Amino acid sequence: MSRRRIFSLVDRARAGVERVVDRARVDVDVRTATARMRMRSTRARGGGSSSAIGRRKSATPSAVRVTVIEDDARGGGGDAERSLTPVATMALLDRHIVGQGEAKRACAVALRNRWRRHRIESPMREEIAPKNILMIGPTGCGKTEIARRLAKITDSPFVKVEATKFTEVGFHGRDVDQIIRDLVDNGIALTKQKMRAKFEKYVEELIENKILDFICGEGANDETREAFRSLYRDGTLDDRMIEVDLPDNAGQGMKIDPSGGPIPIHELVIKVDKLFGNRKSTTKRKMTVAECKPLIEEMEFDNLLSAETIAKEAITSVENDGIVFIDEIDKIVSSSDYRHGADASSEGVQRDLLPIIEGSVVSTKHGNVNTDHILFVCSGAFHSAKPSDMLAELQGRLPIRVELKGLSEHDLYRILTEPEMNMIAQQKALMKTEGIDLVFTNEAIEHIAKLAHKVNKTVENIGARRLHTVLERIVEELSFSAPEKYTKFIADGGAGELVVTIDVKDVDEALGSMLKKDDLSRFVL
Ligand SMILES: Nc1ncnc2c1ncn2[C@@H]1O[C@H](COP(=O)(O)OP(=O)(O)OP(=O)(O)O)[C@@H](O)[C@H]1O
Repeated sequence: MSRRRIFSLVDRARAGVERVVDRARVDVDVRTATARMRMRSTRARGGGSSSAIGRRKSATPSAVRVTVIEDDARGGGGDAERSLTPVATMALLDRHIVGQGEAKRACAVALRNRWRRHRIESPMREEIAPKNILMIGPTGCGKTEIARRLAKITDSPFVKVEATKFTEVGFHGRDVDQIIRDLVDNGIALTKQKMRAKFEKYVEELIENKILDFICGEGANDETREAFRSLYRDGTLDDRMIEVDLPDNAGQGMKIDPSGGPIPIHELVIKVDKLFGNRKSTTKRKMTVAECKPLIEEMEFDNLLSAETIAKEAITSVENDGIVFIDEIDKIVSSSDYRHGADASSEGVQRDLLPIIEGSVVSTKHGNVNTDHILFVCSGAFHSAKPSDMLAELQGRLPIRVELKGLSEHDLYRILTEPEMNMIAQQKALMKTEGIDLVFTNEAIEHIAKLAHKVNKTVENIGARRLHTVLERIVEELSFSAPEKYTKFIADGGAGELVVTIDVKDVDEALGSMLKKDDLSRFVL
């Protein structure tokens, strides 16, 4: 088969993949692709057409089996989301967030409603607006954390903004559109990750077969090829030098030894214009198989997933699954007690935000985004202004109101110990890397919670954030001297891990002087 014909097949296959992605999600059956690839490869060898180009054909995207999942199943139709009932979502949120049941419950329901909406036919579907949420609660009590976790659980594009950003000097009304642009950027990063994960196995096999085609040479029998395959897989070939002809922009940011130098005898010289025959402006470089792998990987991913394909998929994901968290919404609301006429700056920002929350089309460099079904979670302490002071239209678009409670001493204790990867576990993991087994007695943890709560009450309430500052103060000394401590422990004949225990006395020693003086704790803790 002629080279031109093969390349036209590649292009057609690629265009086919992109077309289907445009219409719906792509699901690659890697096993089928691989099996076909092997069959073709074997056929090419067995049939006497053992040229590298003949085999190259076998590794093109034409081997990809694309399964179309119809539109009504998009975003929320999959089995994973089907099982994400409000109860299940609550349970997942419970693993990370202590208390705040009402807020977690509201978010879990909003999420399920979105899944339900996805399953309703047009035009009813377009009529159902997401149940946006207004969270009311003091700083540091878990508002952002709930929204962020929600996005993580569902793999949804997420962005957090401070509403006060839009009252800054120099702000121009249209800048609120930047929220949606940032959301699209996040969506693009997520989509890239997801699509790469889908194609990962397929591309891995593609790279393997390409490198084996050249290492084995023409006419190698299956036995030789399989022997090399196992060498390749166990990494034995990783240090083999190959000469590759790569596009000039390949591996930008990757470190490649440009020196060239004499080629050792064991080196394999590969004329890679065979390997990358269809690339435009190219440069010959010498590198090891290990260095070459990520470059081929990048190029194959670029071939399979064009920027346009990713942007389209990302925009769909933003429109259907995006979550925007707007913090400090109360700061752009004037209390009716103090308001004399309209407060131009704050009411102006509410008016600017209204179109994107109500639903409008925002243009981004990747394409237009319809914000009708993006989930907006707004939050604020509402100390002076009340939710009813917001513009009526904005109130209407935030129908679910939940109140989050300030954190008690017991909540702080639970935050230290209960969430997965809690703060105590994080500190222990950090010290483990130095060979230190850091132990906090239960009394010490209770004491930390008590002191953090006290500072919150007497100085300023910053919620669970206080635990970070207090805990850092307690481990500061150990954090500084851990490597030397461990070296001394070993030099003194110790073995295994050095156990360091933090008890109530250590907590008091680290914080005591500060707690006696309000001023000191204000500035240090
Ligand atoms: N209820 C909670 N459970 C577990 N961790 C919490 C809880 N509340 C706060 N935290 C932790 O405290 C930190 C701050 O919380 P978060 O960002 O959610 O505050 P917030 O309520 O959104 O405050 P703000 O309005 O000032 O942004 C995070 O690291 C979060 O993990």
